[in-house]
Amino acid sequence: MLSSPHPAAVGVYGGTFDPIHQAHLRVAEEFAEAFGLSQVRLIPTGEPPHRNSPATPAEQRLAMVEAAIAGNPRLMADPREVHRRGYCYTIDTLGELKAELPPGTPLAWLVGADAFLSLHRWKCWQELLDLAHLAVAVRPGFDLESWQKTAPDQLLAAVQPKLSDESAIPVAPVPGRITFLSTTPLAISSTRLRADLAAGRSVRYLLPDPVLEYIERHHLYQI
Ligand SMILES: Nc1ncnc2c1ncn2[C@@H]1O[C@H](COP(=O)(O)OP(=O)(O)OP(=O)(O)O)[C@@H](O)[C@H]1O
Ligand SMILES: O=C(O)c1ccc[n+]([C@@H]2O[C@H](COP(=O)([O-])O)[C@@H](O)[C@H]2O)c1
Repeated sequence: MLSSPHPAAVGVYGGTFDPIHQAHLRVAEEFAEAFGLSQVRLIPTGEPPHRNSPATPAEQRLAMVEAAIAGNPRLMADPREVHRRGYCYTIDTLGELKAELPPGTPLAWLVGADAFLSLHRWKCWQELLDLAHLAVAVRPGFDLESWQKTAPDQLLAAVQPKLSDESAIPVAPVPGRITFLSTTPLAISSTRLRADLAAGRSVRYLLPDPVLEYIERHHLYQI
């Protein structure tokens, strides 16, 4: 069998994951499948710069990610942001990964549609695309079909020339290609789960059973 001259691409999926739910997992799985990735790193953020502090400490959000992906060999929990002091920025995370992985390893970075639509407010956002390809997942309530009509000019100008067909990305040698992934739309959010848990409503089947067991064992998301 011929071995490929290029290192395999590594998937990167950052999130607050407070808690991780089935839509996160399904999107990660479909992303791995679409790009032929043998590894997708799920990276729970420590202190996010762009939103209120999470309801749950980073170590516990990491533990829930680990519980959620147990048994799936291509999903991996990456703890690097949990241990970072100060705000966690994606530019730092991608830079660290780039430095650690074998030279030439392409990074494929996954975000949901809501995160993508505010990309122009991220730290060094244009430089992010010097480090990784970007896959944007469908998310109910966020209209990617007509994003070009409403997106800020600066985001449009930066993104439009980089848009690519999904199939071109895994083999594109130069980072910065962007694709919209047609993942299964699942209208699940951590916000809704936290509210349901606080109100004592069932969240069964919206997140994996081991995550629910962890939440119950640690009495998380109760008021
Ligand atoms: N239902 C979903 N479909 C597609 N992408 C999603 C979905 N939920 C979250 N994502 C994406 O996963 C990443 C991490 O999301 P996050 O952990 O903030 O989950 P969330 O459900 O949006 O949480 P919250 O309600 O607390 O904001 C982001 O890129 C987000 O866009
Ligand atoms: O680096 C930034 O400036 C930045 C701004 C907003 C969001 N992010 C990252 O985007 C990912 C998704 O964020 P969230 O809030 O949807 O969970 C998560 O990994 C965050 O660290 C990063």
